Amino acid sequence: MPSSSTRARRDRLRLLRLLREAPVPAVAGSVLLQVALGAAPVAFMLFSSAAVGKVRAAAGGGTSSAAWHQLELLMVLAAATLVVGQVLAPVQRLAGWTLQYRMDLDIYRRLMAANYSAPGIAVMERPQVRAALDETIADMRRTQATPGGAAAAMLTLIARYTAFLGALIVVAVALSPVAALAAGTGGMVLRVTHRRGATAYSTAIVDTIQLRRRNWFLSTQGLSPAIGKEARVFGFGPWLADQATEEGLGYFRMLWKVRSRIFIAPFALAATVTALGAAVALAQAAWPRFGGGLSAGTTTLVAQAVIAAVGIGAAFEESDYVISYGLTCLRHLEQVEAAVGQARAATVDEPGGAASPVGPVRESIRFEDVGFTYPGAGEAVLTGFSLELEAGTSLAVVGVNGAGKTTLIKLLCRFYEPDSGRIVIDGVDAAALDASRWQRQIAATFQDYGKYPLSAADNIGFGAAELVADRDAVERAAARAGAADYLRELSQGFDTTLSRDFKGGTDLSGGQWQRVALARAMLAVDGGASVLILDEPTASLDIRAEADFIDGFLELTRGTTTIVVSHRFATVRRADRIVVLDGGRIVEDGTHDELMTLGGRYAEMFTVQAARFAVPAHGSGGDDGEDR
Ligand SMILES: Nc1ncnc2c1ncn2[C@@H]1O[C@H](COP(=O)(O)OP(=O)(O)OP(=O)(O)O)[C@@H](O)[C@H]1O
Repeated sequence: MPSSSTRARRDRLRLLRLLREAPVPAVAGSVLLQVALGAAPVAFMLFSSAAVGKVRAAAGGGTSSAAWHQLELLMVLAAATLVVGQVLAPVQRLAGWTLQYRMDLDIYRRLMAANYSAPGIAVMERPQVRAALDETIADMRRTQATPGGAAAAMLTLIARYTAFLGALIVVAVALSPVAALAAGTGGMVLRVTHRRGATAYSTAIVDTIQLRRRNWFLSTQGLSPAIGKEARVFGFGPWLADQATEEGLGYFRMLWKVRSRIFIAPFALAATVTALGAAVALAQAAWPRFGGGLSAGTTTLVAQAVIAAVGIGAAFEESDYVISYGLTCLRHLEQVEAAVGQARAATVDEPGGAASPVGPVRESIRFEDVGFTYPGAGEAVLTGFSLELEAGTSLAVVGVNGAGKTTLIKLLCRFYEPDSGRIVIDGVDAAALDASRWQRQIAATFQDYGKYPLSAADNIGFGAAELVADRDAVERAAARAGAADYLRELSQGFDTTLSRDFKGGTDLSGGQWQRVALARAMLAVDGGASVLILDEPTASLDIRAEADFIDGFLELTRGTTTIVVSHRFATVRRADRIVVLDGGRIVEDGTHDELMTLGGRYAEMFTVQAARFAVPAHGSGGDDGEDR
């Protein structure tokens, strides 16, 4: 196991590697600025103490003496170094911000790549990976805690160490190397203590993530509009406020303990060593016995230099915590990347790997004896599940809540891999297909489909990346999903942002959003997807609208391999084939007519639901009703 100093060095090197993503002129400019910023106080020290050394001669020689002119020049130079420092500081802040921004853009790219390149979602659902991902996202939002910010902050140390080295050289030359060693050691002991404290604190709070999340929810998320509505009608607002205070105090006490352990004793000890170092150096300057007896100018110079040298032990607001938090964020990101990398390595779908080519489904999709249990769950959702779907036909999967319908879809999409058995696409084991290419063959609308705070056109265009900019294709897909009319009537038509969080934006009703999601899937089919999946796509539509929609939809997509999932038995009767799922098993299988003749579960549920919601057996009429 590497020592903590080796680890710290490696951590810093990892941060510096991020600088490769930043433009070279910005990095070079920033380094030069830092050196200049560090050299400015040393120059001030030299000029101002030289000026002090000239005061007596200048006073004696009068205003026209050479000493007087030298004094004037030295004072101008000292003032100039101060001005240069003042001017450089904001320029450096701009350069640092530029670097941070560029590096963080790359961090975001890595974060998205890690998130989307996992072949399935099982890896992202592991609690540790989920927590690491959430922490990375939270840190990236706090601009003070990003890896890019940390790497930029590393550069600010150049100024600090330039000033430190300059001061040490001054002490060594003007007084003695021993004095320089004493002042330098004293300063560095405190510096190392600061760095360790910052690292220890940022590491310690990583373990408090659950507490922090709860605190964050109680104190801020409780202010969200959705919770605000419930807090009013149920009257739990005051409870939430009291709880936030009480738990906030508990969290504060816990942090106080951590902080006092890290910051009190070690800092008292380090500060004592620093004070001793400074005392030894200054004693040499003051007492002739130790080599002192210096002129006024040199004494001023040495005193300033010793103070500047031990000043390396101060807390640097611009770097210490920024570096520690940025490193923590980077570690979290690397955890996610490692987990995703392992998940990828466990599949055969690496580019150039042994994956079989993927094309449109032409023959069939077959579940062969599939068994599946969610990671960490005790009970299997599917055991020995078999089903064959002929290409170009439509299948409705119906069943009560929790029957396993969505799980089937997730397995088909390869979000998870079966524990036993296999899924065969046109005779090829799906596990041998490139997962991402296979996923592009699927146009799916899930229950929790995306509502993007972007334009209506983009919301639909996302169905097929290559058709995003093709407005005709987008509008055609919208028309087929029954969304075109109301989208055209929005203030900026298809360009309207579908979110009230943005100026000129608007929100849609639940049913309108569903049609947008369906249009997205329709566009995916236009873009080449050959399997269309609708997983409870119409839950926000009333039951008659749902039945009409699915009828129309199956008509429109005739010839496309389609799977419709629903717990409403009365809405899928037009599918070529209906399977009833219960407890992860197919309990009935046939056409609507066959299942009605069978007089089993389907017939019973269909009759109950159709009667309750007055859904006509075929076609139109009937009242709208609520679900179940
Ligand atoms: N990510 C998960 N981790 C653990 N268990 C899960 C997960 N997702 C679903 N389950 C469980 O698997 C079982 C089947 O769930 P599934 O979502 O497939 O049912 P469903 O038939 O689609 O239900 P619904 O009609 O309510 O959508 C349920 O018992 C559910 O609790």
